[in-house]
Amino acid sequence: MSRDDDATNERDASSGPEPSEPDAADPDAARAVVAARSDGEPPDTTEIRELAAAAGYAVVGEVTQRRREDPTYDLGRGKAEELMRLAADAGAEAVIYDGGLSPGQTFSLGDLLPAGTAVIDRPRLVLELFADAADSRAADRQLELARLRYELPRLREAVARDASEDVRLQPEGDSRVLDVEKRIESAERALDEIADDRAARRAERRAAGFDLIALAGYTNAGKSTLARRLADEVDEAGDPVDDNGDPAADVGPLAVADRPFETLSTTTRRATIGDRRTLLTDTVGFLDGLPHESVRSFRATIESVRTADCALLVVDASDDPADLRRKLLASLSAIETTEGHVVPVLSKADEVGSDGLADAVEAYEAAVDGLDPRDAPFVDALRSPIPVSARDGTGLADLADAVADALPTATASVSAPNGGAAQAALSWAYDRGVVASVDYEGETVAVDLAGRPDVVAEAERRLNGAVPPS
Ligand SMILES: Nc1nc2c(ncn2[C@@H]2O[C@H](COP(=O)(O)OP(=O)(O)OP(=O)(O)O)[C@@H](O)[C@H]2O)c(=O)[nH]1
Ligand SMILES: [Mg+2]
Repeated sequence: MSRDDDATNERDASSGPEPSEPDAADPDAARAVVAARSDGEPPDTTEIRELAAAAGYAVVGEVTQRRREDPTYDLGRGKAEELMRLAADAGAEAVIYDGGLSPGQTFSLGDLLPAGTAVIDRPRLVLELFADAADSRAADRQLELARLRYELPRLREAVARDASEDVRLQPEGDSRVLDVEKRIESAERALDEIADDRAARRAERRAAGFDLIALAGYTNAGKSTLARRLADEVDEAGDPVDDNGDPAADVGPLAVADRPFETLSTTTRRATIGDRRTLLTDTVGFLDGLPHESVRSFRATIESVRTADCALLVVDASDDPADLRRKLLASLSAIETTEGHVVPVLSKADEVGSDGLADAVEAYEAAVDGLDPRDAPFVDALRSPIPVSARDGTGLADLADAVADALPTATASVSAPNGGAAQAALSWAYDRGVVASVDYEGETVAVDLAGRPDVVAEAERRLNGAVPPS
């Protein structure tokens, strides 16, 4: 009665007892078998295979199952044994599990598999993917924190297992746990300081008249391609500034590729949108099935989206409705909340044609209709996505209009006695991009101001304070 297939409503979606051809051509790539289980629809392994390939694995087989979760292996026992045989036959170095495994499940599967076969669940695969690429100080710290948080419960599990076999190992295990806890605290402190620096820099950038815009969305949605399009063309991919808003000469062009996690850290470019000077931040894509605390560890991304004056939520129009919905929900649950406006964007419009686009809009609206406002407080802002193609430029003017409308704006008209003081105030306002028009009428200068409310208010104060020339 322990056969998985016997349980009601539980059956194999498909399985691959025969090793399939590797996905990747690289003969040196580590061989991996993919395993996936799902409660409802048959598991779709497309995404986990793409992630595995991006992390450098050659997928040589897969085992999938439709079944409720088994506490020991996640898969049912029979299926887990099939996985063991497949991994052995295929000479797999790793089993890549499409989902999050508990520490206990990870160890139980590891015990079942041939010695030396690594058990890599989805969150760990993503951490591996990021590990090679963490470059900036903040990204390093974020990654370290994410890895430590991932490791801690597994270390606790290992210590508990060792201690149950040999109680003498316990003190050493406890001190390893303590060490990881301390490193987590110190990484958190360091990240808090970096976040404080970023918050201070954001305030400075805003005071300098810049609106802050962030691109957000699922991985591979087309964010970087859109960022390239929107960025000021100082060079090929805009004029890069680092996370703190400083010039970042060492940042290359925005990378674009048809694979997950091409962008692995946030980068910011200057972009003129309508008549607004903005700083546009391209972010790391979100991914379904990452535990929340690990996603939150990629703080710079979440933070730039939440604190932006306007966040562009990029949704791939070329995805089928189920994927579109799944990825939208994953993105929203990572973002949780925003301080500024959200402008939804349906990307890759050129790829789907007009019928396909209508279908994508329908699928998108249906997904938004199904949202619980408690889960996405900005649900109303998600209506009416703007279709764009960063490839052929379609929709970019509409997008610019929508962004300009969404940005906080104040206007004011001021007359000041013309002279050195008024010119100094005017030049201050020009530097911050809030001068809409200037008229010289005899001895006075009449200025229309428009732009960021705080900057407009300060420009108004300076012009009003301009004393007449003596
Ligand atoms: N046809 C078409 N393809 C696009 C468009 N925009 C992006 N793509 C393609 O989609 C793939 C992903 O694009 P990216 O810009 O790298 O996507 P991303 O969201 O930055 O991805 P990550 O950085 O991996 O999260 C690339 O192959 C792009 O060429 C578009 O407007 N039309
Ligand atoms: Mg990108």
